[in-house]
Amino acid sequence: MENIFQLVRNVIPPLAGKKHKGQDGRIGIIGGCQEYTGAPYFAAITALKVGADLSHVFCTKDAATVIKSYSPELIVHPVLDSPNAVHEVEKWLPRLHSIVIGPGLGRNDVLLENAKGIIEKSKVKGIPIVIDADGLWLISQQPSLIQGYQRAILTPNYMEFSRLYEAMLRDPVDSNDHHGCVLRLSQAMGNLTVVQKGERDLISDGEKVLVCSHEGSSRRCGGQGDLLSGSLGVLAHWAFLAGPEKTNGYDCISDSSSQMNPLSLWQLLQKCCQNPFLVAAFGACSLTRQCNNQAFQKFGRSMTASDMVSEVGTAFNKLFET
Ligand SMILES: NC(=O)C1=CN([C@@H]2O[C@H](COP(=O)(O)OP(=O)(O)OC[C@H]3O[C@@H](n4cnc5c(N)ncnc54)[C@H](OP(=O)(O)O)[C@@H]3O)[C@@H](O)[C@H]2O)[C@@H](O)CC1
Ligand SMILES: Nc1ncnc2c1ncn2[C@@H]1O[C@H](COP(=O)(O)OP(=O)(O)OP(=O)(O)O)[C@@H](O)[C@H]1O
Ligand SMILES: [Mg+2]
Repeated sequence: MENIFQLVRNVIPPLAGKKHKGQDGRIGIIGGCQEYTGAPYFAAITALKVGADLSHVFCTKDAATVIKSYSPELIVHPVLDSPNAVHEVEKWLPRLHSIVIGPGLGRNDVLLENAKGIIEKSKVKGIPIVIDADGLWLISQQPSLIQGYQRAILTPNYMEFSRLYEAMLRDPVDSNDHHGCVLRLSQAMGNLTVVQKGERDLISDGEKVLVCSHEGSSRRCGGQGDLLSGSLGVLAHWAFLAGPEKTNGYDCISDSSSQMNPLSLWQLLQKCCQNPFLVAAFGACSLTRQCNNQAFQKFGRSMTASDMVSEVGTAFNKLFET
């Protein structure tokens, strides 16, 4: 596990005086509706606290003021239920490094249709897409929407995994073979990265399975998955930059890691994981579990997702900057 932590550390861009605002990540969260305003907030604020420079939330009109009132740091666009929602989000896509689709999206048909349009536009632009929560509901209805798009990462919880698995494999999940199930689901989706959250998180690209069993706690309040998808939005972008075709990434990484040149980092990523998204997912899972662990030590049973958000900075430092 320590080797994978090292890989996560290596894709984190250095803090440097010459950088401009936005360079370390502009992340978009697609979600937030009348019922759910907490989920997109948790994802978006976590993205910022992990180290993104700007975090945008694209939500419905009635959710926007509520989400803005939680935090002045978020940029909130009340467009998701507008008649030209896809176009309104598309205008921003060239400025976004990754998007997270689904936290608090809800299951309203119009919103799901708009989410579908946003996924299609993002695919054309090659943007990394994390799909969580109701975004996964959409995918289990229409898997072809994301099947084979290797810049997508799915982050299902127990129920979301079962729904996706049954939709794709036409079989119930085999509770004696979690490894096999996550491998098969990833393969059926065209080898995109699948993060099966649970007591142990299983992360697969259809070839390998990484296990994250970093210590969390037994407190299971809502919103923890939203921290995970928000942090993964940033880490997926950073890991993607470490890819060989990204000169910018090479520059970033050669700055950050004096012992390891960019080529050897890429070779290490290939050798150990092949897919840098596996490294990103491992980073997001271990960070979420560390936040849970720290917050639980302070608050015990009263711990909530907001308490975990307050731990992101120290958890990140402990795991990745020591
Ligand atoms: N503050 C906010 O705004 C938050 C908003 N959120 C938003 O809510 C939306 C819906 O998301 P979701 O995760 O609640 O929906 P879904 O996948 O249908 O699961 C629901 C049911 O699955 C079951 N279940 C779950 N785990 C299980 C297990 N291990 N083993 C067995 N069963 C298990 C369990 O069923 P039950 O125990 O009730 O029978 C549970 O009730 C989505 O937009 C999301 O982002 C959340 O992010 C939280 C914070
Ligand atoms: N039994 C468990 N023990 C330890 N950690 C767990 C357990 N179940 C889930 N987790 C961790 O909690 C985080 C969120 O997973 P969870 O299954 O709660 O997501 P979720 O249902 O999508 O959450 P949300 O309420 O945000 O929608 C993950 O980092 C996962 O590793
Ligand atoms: Mg969830």
